[in-house]
Order: sequence, then C-alpha cells, then structure tokens
Amino acid sequence: MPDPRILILTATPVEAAPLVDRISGANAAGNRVTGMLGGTPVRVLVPGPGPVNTAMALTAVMEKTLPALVLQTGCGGGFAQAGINKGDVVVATEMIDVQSGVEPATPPDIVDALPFPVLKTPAGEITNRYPADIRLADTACRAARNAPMATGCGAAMGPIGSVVTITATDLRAQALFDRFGLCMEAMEGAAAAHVCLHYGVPFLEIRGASNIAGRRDRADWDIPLAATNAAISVCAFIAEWTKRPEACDGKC
Ligand SMILES: O=C(O)c1cccc(C(=O)CC[C@H]2O[C@@H](n3cnc4c(=O)[nH]cnc43)[C@H](O)[C@@H]2O)c1
Repeated sequence: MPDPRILILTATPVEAAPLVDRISGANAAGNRVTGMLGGTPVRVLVPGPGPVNTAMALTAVMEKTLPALVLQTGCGGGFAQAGINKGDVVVATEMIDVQSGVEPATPPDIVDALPFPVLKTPAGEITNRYPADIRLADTACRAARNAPMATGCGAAMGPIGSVVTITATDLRAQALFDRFGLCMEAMEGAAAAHVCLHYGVPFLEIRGASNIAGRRDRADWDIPLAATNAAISVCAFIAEWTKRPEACDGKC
C-alpha cells in the first residue's frame, strides 16, 4: 500500500462508517483505517469529538509524515437561515472559531474577535477565521452537486463555524448567522485548519447536515443520512482532486 496521500478526519465512528464502507483493501488499527478510495490511498482517522481530540491526533500524524491533503468530514448543524436543509452537504469557504474572543459589552451576545492572533502564517495572521482554499472548495462543491446523494439533498459553499457548545436555541442560531453568515456549525474544523496551517498542508471541510442549528430536538437528527452524503461528496471530490497535477506531487 502506498503512503496515504489524503488524511480524512471524522470525529466519531458513526460518521466514519459510510466512508470506511467505501474503502477497498481496508486495514483497521486503533482509531485509524487505511486503504484505497477510488485509486487514491487514504487514511481515515477518528480522534473523538471536539477540537482538543482533533488537534492532538492530527499533530501526532503530522509529526511523522505530512499528507498531501487533509479533509475534515462528518455531520453538523445546518443553518436554515442560509437555506440548508437536513441531509444537505456544506463545503467550507472559511472555518470560524466562533467562541474564541473577548466577552462583549452586552452578554450574551457573540464574542468580539481576539485583540491578538492565535497563529502567524506567511499569508497573514489568524484570530478566529481560517480561510479555505477557494479553488479546492469550489471543486468539492461541484463534485458534491454531481454526486449521487439521497434524493432532494443538495450542496452549498459557505462558512462553517466551530463550537464547543452545541447551539440549542433559535435565538443563538440567529445571532451566529447574523454575525458570521454561517451555513453550518460543528466542533472540529477550526482546530484541524489551525494544525494544517501550522504544517503547511492544504485543508478542506466537507460536512452533511444531521440537524438544523437551533432549538434542540435530538429525535429529529439524522446522523447516518448526513454522514452518508458527506462520504459520497468526499469520494466525488477525491476523484476530481486526483486528476489535478499537483495532487501527485511526483509520487504517482
Ligand atoms: O448530541 C447528541 O446527542 C449526539 C448523540 C450521539 C452522537 C452525536 C454525534 O455523533 C455528533 C458528533 C459530531 O457532530 C457534529 N455536530 C453535529 N451537529 C452539530 C451541531 O448542531 N452543533 C455542533 N456540532 C455538531 C460535531 O462536530 C460532533 O463532533 C451527538
């Protein structure tokens, strides 16, 4: 098996399952599965939910070998205000750490941005917004729109917010939408983007909406639908990405 060219992160096993089902020659060890997706060697890593698990696991991998690309996938809460329905796929144009900042003058409003960067890169300083590679995001969104997702499900591009507190009121969802124009919230994207920027590895976040962000109705969540549509979109994106000359990096 060649070195995995693409590292795919999902927070939980239930989100990884539809991806792992599509891997040929799968070889599982601990929280990792390696194998081929289409003609591309991949590794699926399942670090557990949240930014700390993600950053720890991703850093451990990066310290050994740098993949050509990291994909964060799984499910998330879609924003109805952005036209997202349950089952739709969102490709991030930006990963926003929406809870990192300074307490606002009028709590419980959304925080103001930090007055200092959390990361300095050659391309600029990051406080809480990690820009995506728009060419990659555009390729992923087109691939998702042409992919055989469940009937009625679509794909959109837009900001994905990263939270450590899952939004559970319509008031909070509206405030997040008004401030950041979010299409989706989840927990891990900003942490993964941070680690990838640090190591200079391209990163993309592709998620399916398991629920609508806002008033919490756990009975209405559909994680398998969201994870399956995300996995279908990830496979479609990889098939396109592999055609790009820079994807090979002289090794394929
Ligand atoms: O909340 C629950 O009750 C729950 C129970 C079982 C499993 C899960 C998950 O697997 C979700 C984990 C994963 O999902 C992302 N996610 C999905 N929807 C949202 C959301 O509305 N806000 C924030 N994160 C969401 C998140 O990235 C988690 O890692 C949940």
